[in-house]
Parts: sequence; C-alpha cells; structure tokens
Amino acid sequence: MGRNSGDLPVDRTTVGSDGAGRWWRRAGTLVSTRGRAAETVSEAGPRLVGPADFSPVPDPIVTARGLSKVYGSGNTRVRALDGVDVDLARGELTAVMGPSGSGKSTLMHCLAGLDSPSEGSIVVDGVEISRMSQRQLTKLRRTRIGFVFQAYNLVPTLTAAENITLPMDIARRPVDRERFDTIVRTLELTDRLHHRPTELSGGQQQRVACARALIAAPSVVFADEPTGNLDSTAAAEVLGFLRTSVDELGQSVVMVTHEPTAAAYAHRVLFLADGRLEAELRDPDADSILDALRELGAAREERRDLAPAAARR
Ligand SMILES: Nc1ncnc2c1ncn2[C@@H]1O[C@H](COP(=O)(O)OP(=O)(O)OP(=O)(O)O)[C@@H](O)[C@H]1O
Repeated sequence: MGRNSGDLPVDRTTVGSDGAGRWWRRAGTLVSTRGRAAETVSEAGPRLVGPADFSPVPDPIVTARGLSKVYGSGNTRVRALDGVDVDLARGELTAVMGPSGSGKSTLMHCLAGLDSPSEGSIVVDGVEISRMSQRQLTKLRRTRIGFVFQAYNLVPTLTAAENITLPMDIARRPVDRERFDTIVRTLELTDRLHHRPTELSGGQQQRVACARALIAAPSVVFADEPTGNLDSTAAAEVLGFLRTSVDELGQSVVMVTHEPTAAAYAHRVLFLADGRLEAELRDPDADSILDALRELGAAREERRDLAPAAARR
C-alpha cells in the first residue's frame, strides 16, 4: 500500500502490461498509466493482480514451470501454451477462465497428464509427470487424478453405484465404504444408486461423475466445464459440492469455466489469454469476475491497438 497525493490509502492493482505502459484499476475502472505516475485510490474487494504479484502458494498440489504446448507445424502451427509458470494450491478450488482458444483445456490436459507439454515441467503432488511414459501417465491418472467432464462420461450399462466405484474396480482397490457413503450422502445420490445414467437427470449424472472423481481420494480433481450442460439449479448443486469437497474433504480442485457465476465458487480465479497467464483474482464474487473479464478484455484491445504503432517505430 502506498499513498497518493490526497493521502488516501493506495491499493495498486496491476492487471496487465504491454511494455508501453501498465494498467491499474481505479475505483473499478481500468486506467492506463503509460509511464505517467500512477493515480490510484483505495479499493475494497477482491484484487485483480498480474503474474508478478500473484500471492505465494506455499504448499502447491500442482506446479508448472515454463510450460509450452505447440500443436502442428508450418502454416498450421499453434502455440496453445506459451511459457506458463503457475502453482495451484492444495486444498483450494481454482477456476481457470479466458477467451475461447486461450489455452484453458490445453493447460488442464497437460496438468492432468492427458497431454504432454512441448516444453517445461509439471509436478503433481510431488511427482514430476512431464516426462512420464504413457503407461506411467495412465497409472498416475488412475491413482492420483480425478476428472469431471462437461459430457459426464458415465458408462451407460452400469448403475450409478457401479459408475462411482469404477476407478477403484479398474485399479483393483477396495472401496472405502465410509468415504463412499459420505460422498453419496453429500451429493444426495442415496436413492439413485441403482439407476442407470439414462434414468438420471443431467444434474444427477454430473453428481455421479463428481462422486466417481472423488472416490479414490485423488491428489487433485480436474473439472472441464462441469456445468456447461446444466441448468442453473443443477449447476449450483454441482458447484456447491465441488466447493464442499474442498472445504470439508480437503480435496484440491481445478475447474475450467466460462461462467462468472461458476468461477465465483472458487478460492482463486486464473485468467489465461493467448496461452499465457494474465492475472489472478482471489476470493472472487461474480461481480468482481465480470469486472475483471471486462478490464482484461479492454487491456487486450488496447494492446492490440498499440501493436501496429509500436511496429512502425
Ligand atoms: N489437438 C489440437 N491440434 C491443433 N490445435 C489445437 C489442438 N487442441 C487445441 N488446439 C489449438 O490450441 C489453442 C488453444 O486451444 P484450447 O482448446 O486449449 O483453448 P480453450 O481456451 O480451452 O478454448 P475453448 O474455451 O474454446 O474451449 C487453440 O488455438 C486451438 O485451436
């Protein structure tokens, strides 16, 4: 905290930088300082900060360093991730947001061992995974990682109970009955356990998928647009459960979402753009996330407008 000329407390919040100037949030409005002295006033509520000011994560469950992912070659070459450095906290719900094509799914797939990075390192719960063989990655995904996908991905011929215990059955591990009962009770699935997926609503199917992701007590659960197919009531139930799994079961969850109302369930929101981390927002609410999306979008527009001028110089 600094002081401005009016001696008000100053809360300077970096939201972006293009080398020509920095952007600051001022009473909810983004102000480009362009090398001028920053004019800032105090501000309450969640703070949007750039990567240089990310709050420290003392006990990360997932760490990525210098993470890049390039798809294709020649004319079809796409750099989906471009040098991402990030620590994701243990025992937190982290949301990842960003425009379409910004690299959210690629980041999640690399962190979850579903895809291999072109460069960089990834450590999940103390284990370096970026150079693992496919066989090792398969084992890692079975034992340490839970997944929730937008399309539920339940096995249609199995009952809800059988879908939930599937990861344990595949790994030939015994089901912890107490954990099973706790998860099923919390997700209000007790009277649906003998139904097949087609006999369940979308919300119930996604709650079964959440139970399946959590049954093996994985190090981390990755959820890719988990509420993308749900109405707002069913979405709130699933999101409430993901947050409860963190707060009450000590789970660590990483969720990609486009929805500010969904991201508001998170402890921390990370914003990606063009394969790079742009900013974070801690303890957000839906309004602060909407503000952040607007401000980051405006900053990107401004950067784009500046780019040709910079090239002419
Ligand atoms: N398998 C692939 N082959 C080639 N390019 C890919 C592949 N997967 C992703 N891409 C490209 O990488 C970039 C990032 O894609 P990604 O799916 O990670 O973005 P996203 O932020 O998840 O987008 P959305 O919100 O639309 O799902 C995009 O330009 C995309 O076209």
